[in-house]
Order: sequence, then structure tokens, then C-alpha cells
Amino acid sequence: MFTGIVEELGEITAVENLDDACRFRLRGPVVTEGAKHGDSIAVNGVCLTVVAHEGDEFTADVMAETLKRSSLGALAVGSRVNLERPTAVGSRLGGHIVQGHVDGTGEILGREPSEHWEIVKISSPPASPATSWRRAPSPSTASASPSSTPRPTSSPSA
Ligand SMILES: Cc1nc2c(=O)[nH]c(=O)nc-2n(C[C@H](O)[C@H](O)[C@H](O)CO)c1C
Repeated sequence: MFTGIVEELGEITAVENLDDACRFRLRGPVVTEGAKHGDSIAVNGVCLTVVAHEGDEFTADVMAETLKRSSLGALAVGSRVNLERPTAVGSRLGGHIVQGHVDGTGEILGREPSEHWEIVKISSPPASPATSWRRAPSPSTASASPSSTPRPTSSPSA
């Protein structure tokens, strides 16, 4: 579990194209401190697994499904990425509880700068049948169109 509070801005230092995946090497001095093989690290909000690490760099394999659903497929050597380690049990949860399991990519529709912050408008990707059953239906959606969200037959009805 993550909180969405970014710990540092890391960088992609190598990209290797595998048959149906990509192997990324990333630099992140904060998130690699004490990192172990098998640990999770969120890269631009996407939960990935550390398969190797050395010094301030770690390697993660990104499978085709992840490349399809997230914006990680657009990354290249030199790209800066938001990095976050999972939340430690017992610590204060700033931000939100975030799984790092991305459903899809939105699009930035506009940015309105103001003196202290910017309002960023982002489109939400339409739910595909493959992801919509993973989302809990909101009460209004469920009552408005109960048959529009395919779910496994074993799911309790809303
Ligand atoms: C822990 C984890 N590790 C990886 C990984 O090392 N490589 C990968 O491609 N996907 C991983 N995932 C699943 C992704 O987070 C998930 O596929 C994306 O968020 C898209 O839904 C997860 C959940």
C-alpha cells in the first residue's frame, strides 16, 4: 500500500526491451536505501517489484499489461519519475491509501496556473470490461444501470 506522497524524483538510467516486457533501471537514492529483492516501489504511481538493486539504482521488469494500462511505456532513458516506497505499518498515513494498481491512463486537458498552484484538468479513461469489474460500483452507478458493469458471476449483487 502507498499513500501517493512522492518521496523523490528518480530517473530512468536504462531500458531493455524484452519479448513481452521492458526491463527498467532506475536511480533513486532514497527509495533504494535498504531495498531488498522483491520489495515494491511505486514508479509514477505504478506498483513495481525490485528484481535487483545496486548502490542507488534498482531494476524492475514491466510486463505488457502494465505497459498497456499505465504511462510507463512512454518512458525512456533520462525520464524523471515519481518514486515512493510502500507505507510502513504503524506510520501516519498522509495522503490516501493507494494500491498502485493502475486502471488506465488519462489525458491532461488543460492547466490553469494561478499564483500558488495550478488547476490541472485530466480526462478519465473509459472503464474497459477488463477493469470495470475490479472497481466497486458507486451506489448511483449501480442503481442507474445495474447491468452496465460486468462482474464475475460469484460477485454479490450491488
Ligand atoms: C507488485 C507489482 N509488481 C509489478 C512488476 O514488477 N511489474 C509489473 O509489470 N507489474 C507489477 N505489478 C502490477 C502493476 O502494478 C499493474 O499491472 C499496473 O498497475 C497496471 O494495472 C505489481 C502489483
